[in-house]
Amino acid sequence: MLDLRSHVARIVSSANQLAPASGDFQAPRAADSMAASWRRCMDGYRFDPGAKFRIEAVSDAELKRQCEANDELIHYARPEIDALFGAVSVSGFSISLGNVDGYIITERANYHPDYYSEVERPGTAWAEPSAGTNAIGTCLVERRPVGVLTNDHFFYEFSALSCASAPLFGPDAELIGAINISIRNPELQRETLKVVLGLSSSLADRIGERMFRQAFRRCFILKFAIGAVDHGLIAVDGDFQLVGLNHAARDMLRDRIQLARVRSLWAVFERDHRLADLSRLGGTELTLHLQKGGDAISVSLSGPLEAPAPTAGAGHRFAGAAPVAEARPRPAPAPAALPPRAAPRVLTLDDCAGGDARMAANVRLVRRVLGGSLPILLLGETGVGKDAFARAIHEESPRRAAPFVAFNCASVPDTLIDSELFGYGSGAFTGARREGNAGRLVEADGGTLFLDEIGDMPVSQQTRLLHVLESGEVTPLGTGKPRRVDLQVIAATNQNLEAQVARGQFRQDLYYRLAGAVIDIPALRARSDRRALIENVLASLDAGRGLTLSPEALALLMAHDWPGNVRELRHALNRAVHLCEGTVLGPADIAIRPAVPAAGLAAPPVPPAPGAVMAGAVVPGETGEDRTAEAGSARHAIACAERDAIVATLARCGGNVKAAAAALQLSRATLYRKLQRYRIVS
Ligand SMILES: Nc1ncnc2c1ncn2[C@@H]1O[C@H](COP(=O)(O)OP(=O)(O)OP(=O)(O)O)[C@@H](O)[C@H]1O
Repeated sequence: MLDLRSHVARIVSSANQLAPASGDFQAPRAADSMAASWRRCMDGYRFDPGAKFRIEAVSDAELKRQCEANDELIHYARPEIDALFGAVSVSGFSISLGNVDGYIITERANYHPDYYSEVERPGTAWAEPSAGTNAIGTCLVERRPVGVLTNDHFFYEFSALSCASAPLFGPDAELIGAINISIRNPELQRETLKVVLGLSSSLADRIGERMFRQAFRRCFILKFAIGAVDHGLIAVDGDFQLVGLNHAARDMLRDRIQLARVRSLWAVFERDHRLADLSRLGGTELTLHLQKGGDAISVSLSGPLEAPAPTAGAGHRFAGAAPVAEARPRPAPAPAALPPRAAPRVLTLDDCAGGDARMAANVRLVRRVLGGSLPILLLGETGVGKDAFARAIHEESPRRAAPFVAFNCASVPDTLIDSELFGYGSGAFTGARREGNAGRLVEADGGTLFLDEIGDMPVSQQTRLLHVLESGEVTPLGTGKPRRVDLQVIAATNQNLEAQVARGQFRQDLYYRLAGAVIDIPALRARSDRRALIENVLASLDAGRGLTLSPEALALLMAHDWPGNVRELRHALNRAVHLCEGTVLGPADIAIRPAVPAAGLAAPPVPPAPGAVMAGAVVPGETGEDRTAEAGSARHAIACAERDAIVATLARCGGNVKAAAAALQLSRATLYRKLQRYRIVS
């Protein structure tokens, strides 16, 4: 990496096409390819390479709008980015997606503090006229893959970064964005960047192909290699009439297309008489050698993903050719499954954020602290996705190769928390396993320990936990040997910890220790992206059936207040998906309980279950200091209704907590917690 003076001298001299003036610096060969961009920066955008520069970023609301506008691109890009990310992230690289205006709209990042640069976060503006020479912006201007190594960036501020971007072209060959693979590493070698540039180009090629195949899903697709990574794609109807060409195919065939306003594939390739009847192809793929100007070109031909429509191209038509002839009605080929818009089983932080501004801020905060060992405290009602968020944090953290160990403080009896969490040596106590038990803290060493329902941890164990967090050491019972542990601790609760501290139920020092970064996950009813979340959850459950919601069903779901949050939503939609016979879910398919009236709920008489249900169950607000404040409020009414439902269900299930939890669609842990809170069990 050059110092500022050499950086400026190199740019100015190369841009002016002057030979380097002194031996201070070496103008690498790649400087030539950057010189045009540097000249644009100085002459066109009036930038000074020595000036201080701060990257611009759009607001969360604007970023959300841009994501929505590029919804389709993100949808097709995301699985390809995810697939490559595992391979590049081990070397510290991150992958981002820029839109056609040069804004990063999503990323899959390696947040390791040594490699990640905040300046490349989603929302930042990388168009060349905004940020000078850089991979995304320059590749969008030059419409070709561009690698920008350290000081190739116009502004010195970016000279620790190395980035490789490839342009993305849509089904109609239009420029729609750029893929960027980048790293903060001042030592990166140009040869390495070249390899990364190849990866970036082939990623862009694959995303473009996905989009092209989807746009022309009712057509036959011919695919052939152009150069090392690019592929030409041609969509034809059943009569070999051209319907679409991707960017690479247009580039290769440009002369012919312009010369003749070609309509038929056989004006591009020599006619192959073996291909008389495409209808036989069905869903299979054929490899052919088609002749073009004396060369044999290896082409793979695949059938439509969907039954061809009477008119070709699912609404698309190749703009370079005369109108396409109506396709003959043909028997439907075997349907090829489209990738369902399924939510990944493990949600990413971006998935958790969705389009909600508060969640986006939460994710940004978490990303700032990832990689260190600052404890994270997740707050939020039951079912909002605390567990899912904790797993997503682990998956994006540099600790992801190490274990993610979840420990639910409410579901483990108090007497076992000690041995389960802190472990014990062999023969530590009567009934102990002979080989001892490492305990969850040790199991999580190097990784993440997720302490769910932390508000339910008994005070004696709180003291032990605090000691571990402060000393970084755990001493399993009966061993006397302290063992060092390196952990990212994430704690979660849906209780008011501050109130518990005030009541002496939770240690204040532990609370402050755990509350390193506090993430308040909003209730579903308070999320601004409720509609998108509902649709995503439905898509994740419908197994590719393409189910949609009728406007009435959507209105019902939007109006419900979801006390059980996303979990309740999943259950409601899952049930609807199983019951629905058609493809549109109506209000009748959706069984959600009507909202609880605001006040005046009388508890129905409940037969006590043998042994399990105690008389005198209470709701928050009925005991102690907060009775006056909450009595008569909507919250109080909901709590009464919830308590009554739990008591009734437990009674119906003969006191079996597992069965009652299933019937109430609650996790067992949550039910235990509620039993304690309402003092339903002794
Ligand atoms: N953003 C989301 N998109 C889709 N599904 C989600 C999202 N957030 C959570 N879920 C799903 O909702 C369900 C409940 O989430 P989770 O168990 O993480 O909630 P929780 O807050 O930990 O609940 P509890 O407090 O009861 O333990 C899970 O099935 C989870 O996969």
